[in-house]
Amino acid sequence: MFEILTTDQMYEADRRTIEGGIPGDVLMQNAGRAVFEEIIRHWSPRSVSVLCGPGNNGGDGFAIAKLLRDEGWSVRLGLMGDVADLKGDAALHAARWEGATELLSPALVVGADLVVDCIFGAGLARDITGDIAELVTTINSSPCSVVAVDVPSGVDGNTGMVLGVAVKADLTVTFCRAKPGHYLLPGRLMCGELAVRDIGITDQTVLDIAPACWRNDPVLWRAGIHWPGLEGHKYHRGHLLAFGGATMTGATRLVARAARRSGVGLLTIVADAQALPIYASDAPGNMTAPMSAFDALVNDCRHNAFVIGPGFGVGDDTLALVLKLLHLCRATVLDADALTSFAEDPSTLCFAVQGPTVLTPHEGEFARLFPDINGDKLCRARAAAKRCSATVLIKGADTVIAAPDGRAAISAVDVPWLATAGSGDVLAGIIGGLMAQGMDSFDAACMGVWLHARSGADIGPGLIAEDIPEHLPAVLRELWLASRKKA
Ligand SMILES: NC(=O)C1=CN([C@@H]2O[C@H](COP(=O)(O)OP(=O)(O)OC[C@H]3O[C@@H](n4cnc5c(N)ncnc54)[C@H](OP(=O)(O)O)[C@@H]3O)[C@@H](O)[C@H]2O)[C@@H](O)CC1
Ligand SMILES: Nc1ncnc2c1ncn2[C@@H]1O[C@H](COP(=O)(O)OP(=O)(O)O)[C@@H](O)[C@H]1O
Ligand SMILES: [K+]
Repeated sequence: MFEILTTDQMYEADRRTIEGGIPGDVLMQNAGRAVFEEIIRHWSPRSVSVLCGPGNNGGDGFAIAKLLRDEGWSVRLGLMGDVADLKGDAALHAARWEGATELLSPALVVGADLVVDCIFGAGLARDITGDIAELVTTINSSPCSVVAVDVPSGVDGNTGMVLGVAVKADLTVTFCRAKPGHYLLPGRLMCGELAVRDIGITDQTVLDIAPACWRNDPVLWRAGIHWPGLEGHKYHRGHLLAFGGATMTGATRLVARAARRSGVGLLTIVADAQALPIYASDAPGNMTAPMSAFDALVNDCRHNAFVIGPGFGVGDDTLALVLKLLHLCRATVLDADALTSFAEDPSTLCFAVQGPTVLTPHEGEFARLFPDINGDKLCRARAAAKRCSATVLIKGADTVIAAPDGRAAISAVDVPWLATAGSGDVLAGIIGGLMAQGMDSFDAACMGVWLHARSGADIGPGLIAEDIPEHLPAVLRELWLASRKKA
């Protein structure tokens, strides 16, 4: 259930299922039942208003209203437009509804304890305006609880963008698989709790559609983890070079700590000679080397991965160093200053990428590097990944990771605690550590985001960046034990 389908892919899954013998009205009935079950699981009987739009989202509403009324709930139903204008499965379910059909209006919201939002779903085609916009505003300012069916009306299922206004739900029930808009901001904020319910579309039907986007889950990348073997030694676990700034030394110390906790065999911090004592005294397991030894260091192929950017300083020297590193075609993570140094000349960066590379911009860094790439976060990450032939990870509450071939994952763990200085440096270190151990760039970026988020969720309020590396062993142990159970 971790694939994410676009609205078109969902329509296609629907079409194939109907072609395979399950009639559309049965799918709609199943959808109605799924929402009904979620409602009675969450709330005791109370007065409900079901608000129906002119399409199949509205059709779901008729099915839900009937199930609730049959269960003895007090149900009012409002419809946008005329019942005679409903078509297909929606018309069929409307005909089965024996209660009154009122005109959709704010009066249905005032006095209801629970509102079921079936105004627009996957078919939302333009901004919500006029009377319906007013109705949405009334819903959002009312004290009632709100269940959204498929997506909160006004949220674009593909992008998570709000078209005009959007319903703010306490619970969203969607069918078969989630859509990008359930996880991308601001849509994610409008959904409340998300329930993804089966309505009879098979897993095989979903696979046949070849989804290219997933919720970031270990199922995606756990086969690519390089757990150490009994016969292994430290060089089998990679040797990461972390490039440290001369003054902002905290950032690369966090990178180093996180990389080592992620399992890298050896780690050397490379920095200007005057900063080395700080790095050397930080942790006994860190090795250090002066920047003057750069050529000798990179001539040693055992130094198989690089992290550069956090606290490194922006400028031409950084740009030149990054180009030298990219030329070596080894596993490379570029973060922070390593990205911003290319703000004036981003195409040079894109042309230089040849080996396994991960770019980890936050939104500000992304906008500096790719000012011409617009749209939602998923499409921007994909466009940048394709342009640079690198894995691109755009950070934030809805972190998106995209590979150049179009695969993408969205982080679905809510961890506001991660919004603290240095937490991005830790992420860069984890990803670098995983790549040094031989993990593919897209997998390493996804796993890094997952480890980071899970650690953040476990630590919770009070989290500081230094806590995250220290929590990695607990989260890694969980993955390791799960891998042994599978074997
Ligand atoms: N796929 C599945 O597996 C299953 C899907 N199911 C359900 O079907 C839903 C999709 O149904 P759908 O395609 O009929 O679209 P829906 O969201 O009802 O809206 C279309 C109507 O809204 C109108 N309209 C649009 N925007 C507007 C605006 N801003 N302002 C005003 N009007 C606007 C639009 O008008 P038009 O653009 O044509 O002028 C059209 O009349 C899906 O979300 C799920 O709930 C389930 O039954 C089970 C199986
Ligand atoms: N609201 C949020 N919810 C979850 N994660 C967040 C949120 N805000 C920021 N983060 C995460 O925190 C980290 C911050 O990284 P970054 O902005 O580079 O900070 P720094 O440079 O201080 O390390 C990123 O991994 C980002 O995804
Ligand atoms: K809806």
